[in-house]
Amino acid sequence: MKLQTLLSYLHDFTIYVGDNPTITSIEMDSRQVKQGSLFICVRGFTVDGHDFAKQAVENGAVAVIAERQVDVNVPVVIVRDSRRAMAVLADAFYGQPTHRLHLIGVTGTNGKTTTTHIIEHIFRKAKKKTGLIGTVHMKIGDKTYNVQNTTPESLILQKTFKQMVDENVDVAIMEVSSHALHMGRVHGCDYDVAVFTNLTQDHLDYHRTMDEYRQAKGLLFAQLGNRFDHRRPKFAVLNQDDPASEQYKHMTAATLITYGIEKESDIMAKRIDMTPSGMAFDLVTPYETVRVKTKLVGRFNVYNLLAAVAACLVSDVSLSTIVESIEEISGVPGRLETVDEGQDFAVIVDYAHTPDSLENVLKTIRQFAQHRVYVIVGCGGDRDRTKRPLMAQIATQYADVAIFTSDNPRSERPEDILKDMEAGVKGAEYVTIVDRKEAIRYAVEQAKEGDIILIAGKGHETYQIIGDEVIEFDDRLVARQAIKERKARC
Ligand SMILES: CC(=O)N[C@H]1[C@@H](OP(=O)(O)OP(=O)(O)OC[C@H]2O[C@@H](n3ccc(=O)[nH]c3=O)[C@H](O)[C@@H]2O)O[C@H](CO)[C@@H](O)[C@@H]1O[C@H](C)C(=O)N[C@@H](C)C(=O)N[C@H](CCC(=O)O)C(=O)O
Ligand SMILES: Nc1ncnc2c1ncn2[C@@H]1O[C@H](COP(=O)(O)OP(=O)(O)OP(=O)(O)O)[C@@H](O)[C@H]1O
Ligand SMILES: N[C@H](CCC[C@H](N)C(=O)O)C(=O)O
Ligand SMILES: [Mg+2]
Repeated sequence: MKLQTLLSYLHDFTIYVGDNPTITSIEMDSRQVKQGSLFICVRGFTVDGHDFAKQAVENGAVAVIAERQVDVNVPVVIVRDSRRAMAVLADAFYGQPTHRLHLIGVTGTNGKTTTTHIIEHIFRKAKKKTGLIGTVHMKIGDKTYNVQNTTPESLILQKTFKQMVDENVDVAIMEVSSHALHMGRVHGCDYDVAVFTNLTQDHLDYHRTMDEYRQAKGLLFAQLGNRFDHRRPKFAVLNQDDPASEQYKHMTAATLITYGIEKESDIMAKRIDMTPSGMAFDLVTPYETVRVKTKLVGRFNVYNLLAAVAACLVSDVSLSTIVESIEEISGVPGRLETVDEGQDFAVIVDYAHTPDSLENVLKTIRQFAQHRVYVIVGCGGDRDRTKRPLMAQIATQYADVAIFTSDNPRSERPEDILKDMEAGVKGAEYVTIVDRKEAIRYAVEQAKEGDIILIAGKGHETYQIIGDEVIEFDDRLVARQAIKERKARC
């Protein structure tokens, strides 16, 4: 595509004088630049992309988008906001792929990954080809790809959507993080259905206040479009039991569909029965009420299922297909995933890394626990500090034995993070073991028949970030190994 053609999509830039090169790719990382690339200088959180313009040109960039003049001998196009321009250019360069996909976005503090995976399962059952973008991986059909972010930058996103279109994907389902909404990573994504799970505390390092955080999530609903097109109706799926939904209702012109357990909603769950191995409930829909069974457990998973049901119903999937799919779904990696080496106590790995999710998951476990509950929990470094004391307090409140340890300390001292956690404990007992492997081993050694060990916070993650280092670490493998070692000794 010619640079001038690409720029015709951008309406806010300083006209440059110079060549009109052919653009073969768009890059925001000078290290990825090839001959013919357009390089976009982005001011990051650690470094400033403008400082890499020269390197990009040396690597073959034929034009540069920047917020200020940079000293290079190729055309430089000055824009007010590089990230904004990047979203517009990526959408144009890849042929506006979201116009050709049924696109479902899921936002909320907890439950995005679980809900998107359920929706994917339902559409597959409906024989649609699916694409999935989120925390665990990106997936096109059966092929999976690694990810760095839950919701990637617009460049990666649009490229992925293009690949989905080329591979005849019918439905793309994605998690939309508040960071992505706030940074405009999803500008230009033409959503058909936007889903809200819930809003509780997280990410106050980035959003500063709960009001700002709530506002950021609301952008998904505000950006659903403000026109009525009967060939492509837009739907906002809202959790009626969460107070933030009231605000989101006013932010969108899309058709509203509500779900809930407590307040009267379009889609509801009633008469919920829960056992350690699954649940059953009456699924109430505007069409009919059916009793459904699922292998998922926990009241929070009823919400995730209802959100998924609503998103699929408005996407014209039949209720019978939805119900069949729900009965099959066996769980999402790292979410209430059990580690079973034939031991006589239970080990559960879960991604709870917020106060609300930790409370939910511990309450669920408590419902079924016959004996002692152990929790191993830490808090991520370079992330919301104010959630640390809350998570520690919740751990001691709901578990019999709370073991505080490291999550991903990143650039922080693990001991400092643990101090922040310990400050939240009011008089209860706890054990602190900085090394996560040792903490898991400790619990496995202590556990007696019938006890339950919850290893919280890292779920599917296969690494631990300590300083600048990313080391291999998988709670499931570490627990498995510890159980084997204990068995070998007995
Ligand atoms: C805080 C944040 O969001 N950071 C994101 C950001 O990194 P950054 O700002 O540090 O980038 P940087 O290193 O300063 O680089 C700035 C620019 O210079 C360029 N550069 C840099 C070096 C070089 O040699 N050449 C070069 O061109 C970079 O490519 C970039 O364009 O841009 C990166 C590339 O897109 C992201 O991967 C990175 O996400 C990091 C990994 C992250 O942890 N983000 C978290 C906070 C996040 O976004 N989380 C949400 C999920 C939250 C949830 O699930 O609840 C998410 O959606 O992932
Ligand atoms: N609807 C829900 N409400 C509250 N807690 C939930 C809900 N669904 C899942 N959880 C808990 O939150 C944890 C994270 O769930 P999930 O990965 O689905 O959320 P997420 O929104 O994708 O999180 P992230 O923002 O980190 O990607 C789960 O391991 C579980 O403990
Ligand atoms: N998407 C979340 C994941 C947190 C997972 C937890 N293990 C941690 O590292 O804090 C974040 O980046 O804040
Ligand atoms: Mg997620």
